[in-house]
Amino acid sequence: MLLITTLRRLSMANVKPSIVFVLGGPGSGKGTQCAKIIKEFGYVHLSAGDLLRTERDIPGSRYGDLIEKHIRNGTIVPVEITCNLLHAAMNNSRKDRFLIDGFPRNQDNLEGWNREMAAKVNLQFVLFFDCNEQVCIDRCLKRGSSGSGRSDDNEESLKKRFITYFKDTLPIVDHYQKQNLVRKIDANSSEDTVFEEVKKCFKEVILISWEYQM
Ligand SMILES: Nc1ncnc2c1ncn2[C@@H]1O[C@H](COP(=O)(O)OP(=O)(O)O)[C@@H](O)[C@H]1O
Ligand SMILES: Nc1ccn([C@@H]2O[C@H](COP(=O)(O)OP(=O)(O)O)[C@@H](O)[C@H]2O)c(=O)n1
Repeated sequence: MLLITTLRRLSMANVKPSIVFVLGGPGSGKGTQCAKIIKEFGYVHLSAGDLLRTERDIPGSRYGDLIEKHIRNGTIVPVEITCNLLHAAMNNSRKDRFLIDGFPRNQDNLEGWNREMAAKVNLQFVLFFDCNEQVCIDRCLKRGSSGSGRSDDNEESLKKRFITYFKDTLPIVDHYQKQNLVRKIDANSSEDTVFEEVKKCFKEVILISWEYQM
């Protein structure tokens, strides 16, 4: 038993964790679809936004005020903070497949990840939810008015979040597009219709990785 456990640990130590980045506008359905993906495909969902909100809410956190300021302004928290939270969450998990939702969201995120993490993981692909701005805004306002408790689901913060999305996040999607790593999904339709497209995409990638290993 001890030998089997040791061998398993050793073999796992040699395998780089697989990563899928999940990007898309605010309210495009990243979190909703990630919840479905983990049930069907067994990834661990790490939402950069959720990790930042959790850190913000820790009493006495040295980054709490800074994080809240960025969230309200729809701007992006310095990568050192976000990357450390992601790294710690990955280390705390026994799994080796992660959906990283809402990251990398700007050039600073991308450079920090490339410096600290990129060589330690296998980036499978970037799942990109393409959704009309007004559809996204309506979804976030509905989420805000039904008690999400999020300080940024209001019209003023949403305007700023979209400025950041167009100016800072779409260039990151383009960056990965040039490496042919982006799988674009039309995210305007119902949750189930979107998930049908998402499933096709994961099945295709899993099939390719099996063929690659054989
Ligand atoms: N395809 C969809 N159609 C309608 N509403 C959706 C859809 N996907 C998500 N929603 C709703 O829109 C809001 C934002 O979704 P969420 O998954 O949190 O987006 P994101 O993580 O991209 O901000 C949530 O209230 C969610 O229930
Ligand atoms: N990589 C990230 C992700 C989120 N965030 C912050 O967290 C906020 C909410 O991000 P989120 O991914 O939870 O939600 P959406 O804006 O995608 O709906 C962003 O507007 C940023 O202020 C960040 O600073 N860096």
